[in-house]
Amino acid sequence: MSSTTTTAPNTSTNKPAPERGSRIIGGVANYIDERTSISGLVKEVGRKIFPDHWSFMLGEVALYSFVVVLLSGTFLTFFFQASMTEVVYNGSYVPLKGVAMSTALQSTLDISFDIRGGLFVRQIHHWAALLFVASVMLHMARVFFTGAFRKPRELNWVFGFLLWVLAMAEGFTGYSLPDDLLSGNGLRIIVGMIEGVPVIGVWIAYLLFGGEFPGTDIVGRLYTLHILLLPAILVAVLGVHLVLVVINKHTQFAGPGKTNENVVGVPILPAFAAKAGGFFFIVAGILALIASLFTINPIWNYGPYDPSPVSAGTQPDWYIGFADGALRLVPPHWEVVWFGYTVSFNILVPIAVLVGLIVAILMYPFLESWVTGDKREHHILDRPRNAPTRTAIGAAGITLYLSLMFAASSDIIATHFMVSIEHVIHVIQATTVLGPFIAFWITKRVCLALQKKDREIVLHGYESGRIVRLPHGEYIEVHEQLDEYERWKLLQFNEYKPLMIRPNAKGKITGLQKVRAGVSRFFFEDRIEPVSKAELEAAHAAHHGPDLEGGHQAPQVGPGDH
Ligand code: HEM
Ligand code: HEM
Repeated sequence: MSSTTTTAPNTSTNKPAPERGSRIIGGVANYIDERTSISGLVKEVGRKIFPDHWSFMLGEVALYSFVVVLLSGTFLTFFFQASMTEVVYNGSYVPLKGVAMSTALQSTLDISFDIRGGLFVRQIHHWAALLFVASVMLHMARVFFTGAFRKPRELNWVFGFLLWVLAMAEGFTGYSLPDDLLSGNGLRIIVGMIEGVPVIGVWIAYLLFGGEFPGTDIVGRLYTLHILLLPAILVAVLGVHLVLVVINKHTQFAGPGKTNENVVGVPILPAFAAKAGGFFFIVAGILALIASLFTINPIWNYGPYDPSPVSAGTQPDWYIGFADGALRLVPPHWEVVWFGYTVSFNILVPIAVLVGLIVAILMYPFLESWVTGDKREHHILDRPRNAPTRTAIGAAGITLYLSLMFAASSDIIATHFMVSIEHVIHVIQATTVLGPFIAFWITKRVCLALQKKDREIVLHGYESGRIVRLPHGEYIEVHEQLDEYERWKLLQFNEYKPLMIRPNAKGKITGLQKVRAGVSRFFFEDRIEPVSKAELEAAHAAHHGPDLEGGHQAPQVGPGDH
């Protein structure tokens, strides 16, 4: 920095004097540095290396769409009025003129029709929110399927998990703000779920709504949550999340020169930062394009909230679908009356399934490290096929999630395909219960098959489809050998075996140990052994007839030579 700030012309060298612009920038930088010593931090963070893989972009998309949500949300706060005081609409949307509604809905209609650029920003905010949650979940899936959550990143998985829950809470509270028919119905469902909790449910609902649903307090309360409390927590947790990405360093896929001890990629300053800056504008630009072309949440079509009507074909935002769907799948008659109290299993069972799914996501890294007994640090990512049971569990989880999500669209599926809603529900009930098991089984078999294929390729090369006749008359197919990069990729993976149970100090085997060994067998009994050095040498010797490809090297054993 200081080199650019030299003001006296240096006559002893031939270096040209710095341009006026760079002198000013350098001067400002020096001024700030002398007062904050920030250059040390910039140097330290700027030297961090960011490896290159398309899947690492998903976290970035989450970050950039969040920035767009923050900026557009701030604009909306200038005009939105979080009040449920009743007014008569008199804005420029003619069909609603003279209709009684809350100030919240009126101000949202004003944003849409009377404030310059208002509808555009509202739509950017909503589309960016949808992209934000989608990219968060895809990012979470990439972290899961590549095993990036293993030591030392389990803690960052937990912070990430909090971000996911906060993102959904932000989405739900935002969706409920305009106080239109759709948002009111969403709240009605939540109230129903809360009231379904035995003993305390009704009290909690009263506390949240300040009395009987809907009351006049809820929009104001949700507003405080939506623009103050939740974003503040989200930004704080996100800060910790990103600091941990820097502290733990980024993971990378296996390749020559990439080890558990280094990171290969571009430094954050200047290369990655420039790329990331450009990428932010691409994300923002695409969101602006979508927002200007496609309507989202046309509240003027729904009208004000009224507890009696529910319009057909309405949908929650996609990420709330799994909760709505879970409620729709349970038979309505699952209700009993005990000691004069109604216990609604038709609400408690879906709540239990949702809580179970969410807690399983939170706990997975800890469960897996308990099962493997692996206490090492992992900075090299797994290819999903090389962790078949984990990948299969992920596929089962996604199948369950998607089944629940599609259940939230059961009425739309029924009307579009002209089938009865009961049939749609029965089919989705079946995919919800059986689908995860089927997905687990198929995924595991596919992973093991792919591992077998990799093994074949490592040992015998690719089938080239070229048949050659040897001088003594024999026909053989030429196998093309792998290059070093591919071989490295295919050979590099961890090998786990089921844990052995050993008696503890008192010579006993505890029940917990038995469970652990059982789960470990479930994970690792069925596995493909990695290629050993002996096998590679044997394969090479067996294949070494005449050298048809002009001097192929014997296969080298890569880092996965266990
Ligand atoms: C507001 C939401 C989130 C944002 C903005 C965000 C952002 C990021 C970014 C930019 C990275 C580095 C680049 C990359 O690997 O993609 C990262 C890494 C990471 N994130 Fe997130 N994340 C979010 C949510 C989550 C969630 C929901 C999880 C998991 C439950 C998670 C777990 C992780 C982990 C474990 C890493 C380290 C990955 C590695 O080193 O390979 N994050 N995050
Ligand atoms: C991850 C964060 C956020 C998400 C997922 C989110 C999502 C949403 C959604 C879905 C709506 C309904 C939009 C519509 O009417 O169609 C909304 C409304 C709103 N949001 Fe956010 N939001 C987030 C953060 C923020 C922040 C940080 C602010 C303020 C600084 C904000 C301010 C508002 C306002 C004022 C409204 C009401 C206006 C309206 O409905 O058009 N939001 N938000």
